[in-house]
Amino acid sequence: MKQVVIATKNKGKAKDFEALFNPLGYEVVTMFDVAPNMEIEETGTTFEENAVLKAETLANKLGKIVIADDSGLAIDELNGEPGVYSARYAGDHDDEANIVKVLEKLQGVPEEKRTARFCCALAIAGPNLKTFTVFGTCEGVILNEKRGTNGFGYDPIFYVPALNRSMAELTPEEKGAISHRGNAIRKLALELPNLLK
Ligand SMILES: O=P(O)(O)OP(=O)(O)OP(=O)(O)OC[C@H]1O[C@@H](n2cnc3c(O)ncnc32)[C@H](O)[C@@H]1O
Ligand SMILES: [Mg+2]
Repeated sequence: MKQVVIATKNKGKAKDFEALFNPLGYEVVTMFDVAPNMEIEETGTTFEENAVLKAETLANKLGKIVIADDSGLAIDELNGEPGVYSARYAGDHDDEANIVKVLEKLQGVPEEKRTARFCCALAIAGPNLKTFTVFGTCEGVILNEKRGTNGFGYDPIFYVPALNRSMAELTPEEKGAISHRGNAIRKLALELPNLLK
C-alpha cells in the first residue's frame, strides 16, 4: 500500500487519519514509526504556523513528503480559547483535565452561548515542494457533561447539532465525514495522488 507520513504523536489523530486515508488506498505512518524520539516544539501563534513547523521539521529529517496537523477547539464565549493551546490547556496532553477546565469556565453559560468550532490546519512539506496549508472547521456546541467514549481530546463534550450526537458518539467514519480534519483532507484530495506516490 502507498504510505502517507503524518508528523503526529497523537494516537487519536492517527486513528482519525486512518479512517480518512485507508479508503483512499494509503497506509498511515506516524512519528511513532519513523521518529519516536523527536520532539517538535509548537512555538507558533496560529494553527497554520504550528502545522508548517511540524511538517517541515519531519520532512527535513526524512527527506520525504510529510503532512502535519495542528488543531484545536475554539469556544466563542471564551474568545477562541483554548485555541492553539488546546493540547496543553490544563496540563500537558491531559484530555480529562482539559475537559474539566472547559466545563468549569463555561459553568452557568446557557446553551445558545456555548457555540464552538473544531479547527484543523494541515501542512504538507517535502523535497521539491513549496509547503502549503489547508484549513477545515466543524461547528458545534459545548455540552454540560461528557457524552460518548469514541474519539479523543474534547470529543465527549462537543455536540454536533446536525447529527444530534456528541463527536465521541460517532464512529471514526462518521466523524471523518463531518469533522474539521475530514473537511481539511477533502480540500487536499485532488492533489494527493500527485503528491503521495
Ligand atoms: O502535535 P501532535 O503530535 O500532532 O499531537 P497534539 O495532541 O499535540 O496535537 P495538537 O498540538 O494539534 O493539539 C491538538 C489538541 O486539540 C484537541 N483536538 C484536536 N482535534 C481534535 C478532535 O478531532 N477531537 C477532539 N479534540 C481534538 C486535542 O486536545 C488535541 O490534543
Ligand atoms: Mg502538539
